[in-house]
Amino acid sequence: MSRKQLDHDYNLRSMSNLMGERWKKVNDGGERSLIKAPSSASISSQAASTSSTSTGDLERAARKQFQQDVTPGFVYVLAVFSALGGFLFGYDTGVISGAMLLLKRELELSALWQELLISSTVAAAALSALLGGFLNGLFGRRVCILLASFFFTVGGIVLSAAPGKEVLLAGRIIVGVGLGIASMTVPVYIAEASPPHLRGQLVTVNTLFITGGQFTASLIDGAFSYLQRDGWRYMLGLSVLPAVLQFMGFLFLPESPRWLIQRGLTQKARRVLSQIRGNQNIDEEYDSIKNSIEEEEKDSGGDGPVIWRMLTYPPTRRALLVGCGLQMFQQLSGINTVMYYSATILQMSGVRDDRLAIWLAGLTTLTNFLFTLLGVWLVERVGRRKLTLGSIIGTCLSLSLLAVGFLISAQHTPPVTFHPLDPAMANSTCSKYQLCEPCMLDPGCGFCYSENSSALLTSSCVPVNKASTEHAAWGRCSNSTLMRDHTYWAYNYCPTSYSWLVLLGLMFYLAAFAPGMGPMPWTINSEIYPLWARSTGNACAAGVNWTFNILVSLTFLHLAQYFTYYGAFFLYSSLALLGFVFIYGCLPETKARRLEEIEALFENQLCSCGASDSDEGRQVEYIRVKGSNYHLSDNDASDVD
Ligand SMILES: O[C@H]1[C@H](O)[C@@H](O)[C@H](O)[C@@H](O)[C@H]1O
Repeated sequence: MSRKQLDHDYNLRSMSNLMGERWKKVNDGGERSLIKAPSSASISSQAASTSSTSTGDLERAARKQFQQDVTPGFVYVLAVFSALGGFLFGYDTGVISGAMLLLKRELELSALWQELLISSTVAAAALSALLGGFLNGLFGRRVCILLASFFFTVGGIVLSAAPGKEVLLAGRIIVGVGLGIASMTVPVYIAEASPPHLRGQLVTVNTLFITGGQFTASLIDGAFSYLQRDGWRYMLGLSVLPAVLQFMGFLFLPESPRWLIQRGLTQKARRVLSQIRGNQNIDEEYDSIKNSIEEEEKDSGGDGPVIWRMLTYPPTRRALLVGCGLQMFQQLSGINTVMYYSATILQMSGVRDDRLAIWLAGLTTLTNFLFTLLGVWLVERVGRRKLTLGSIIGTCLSLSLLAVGFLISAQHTPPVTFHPLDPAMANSTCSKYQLCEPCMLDPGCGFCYSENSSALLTSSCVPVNKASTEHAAWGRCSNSTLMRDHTYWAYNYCPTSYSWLVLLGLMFYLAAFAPGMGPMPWTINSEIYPLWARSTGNACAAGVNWTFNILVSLTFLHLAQYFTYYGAFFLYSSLALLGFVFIYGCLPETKARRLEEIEALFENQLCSCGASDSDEGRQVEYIRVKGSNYHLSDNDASDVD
């Protein structure tokens, strides 16, 4: 017998040794399941009495073998092709800011049209995410992903060929429809195909791709900003490439086995399970899915639309509340405002060149991406709950730091020293401001100043050019030639020497938000609902995400106008604190549990989840024995002997 086979076929003696060790806490992501939690005293005494080097080695070898067996490369291929949906999500939402700089000049877009082109995609995504729940249940995950990549492709082509703003709007809406469907389907599909010990990591890869898409978009924006004519066509049209790749891939990738079993397509489901589990025995997983579907049908009770059944059945009602709450707090933490205004924040720090600001804004998206990568690494190590809690507390603190930075900058805001006469003699409100801060908070005005080394010379508050916010309506800041000789136009910001504080806040914010609050709402939503409620639950949660996304972005400027920048960021910080309380009280740990087991976590009163804090001490080892999986638990040792 070869060494490999020897490793593979564990004998019963080593099995019982392993069982002796099964309460010991292991951190390497071995598969765990639900067993009643033992007391901490019993954990330590059992662990101490049974641990030995040889069993430890065996256990490690067993786990290594097990993990090799359960994760054939195919699952990774499947996850990467699905996550292209995440890439397109990030790319299409990120690319528009750079494209808009060129578009507004070339097509002479009014502020209303700019707003329409940006928000129409998010609004369409909110609606189609809700519709996606219905489509998912009816046609399956695979068809929905195909449909989403089809919309992305058509949308990309329409955008790149658009003759005018009306067609552009149609293209942005088509892309939005794809976005909504992809955003709710992809995490579900990956979660349903992954083995439990890798599920969190693979679903989180989807958010990694979102942030990767945002980063790529900023690079493409930077590169094509040099192409003043038609540069936007390339920016918007390049998304067709990953969309076509995903479409082609999904012509060959399988449907989710869980959806197939639910639909009664059992033979097909078995085939897919064998395909994605490699040489592992699939009987146990198949039976567990099938049994849980039968159980669910009994439990969820009654007929009627799924959403009604979800709301009237306490465990799914609680799960829905947690899922939607997480998505709401993700957006209320202001991620998209921070990302969108990162260029402005950089300008505050003294970056005057527009192009340099665009490239440096790319650094923000890169930081977001890198810290999401940290999240992928952490999710199976520290678990969802701790990661989300740590992340939101950091987010809350960094938002306060940002607010303090804005507050100190506002307290040291430069005065208006020069009041030029309006050549049109029109009565502008801008002339009444005595300081830069109120002037820049008024969307109709900007701050025009000259600088000598670091001292401000003449500074004035003048109306902004209605066609382009890059210049003043009149005077020395009204065109680029006049603005030579150290004259600058600051729209939306004031020159300050405290900008480093704001920059520090921005970096700290991304480092805290990206590993947890960025990906976890998506990951957790993909696993907290029973199968019958999964697509509807994810549809609602994704709908909430998009709705709050649009709400936060549309209200930011008004918030800033009424409460100032620091007021707005203090508000976000308080909302993040509220989010912490919500997550602390209501989010149970779902790490490494089978999807079929998670429903039980929501059987208790909502907001008592924090009490049992995570799955520590509750664990079952899955060990491969002669080609089969045995599920060891306190009372099923007889199965092994
Ligand atoms: O999870 C994602 C991610 O964190 C993105 O950076 C953000 O733009 C999205 O709105 C969010 O849903």
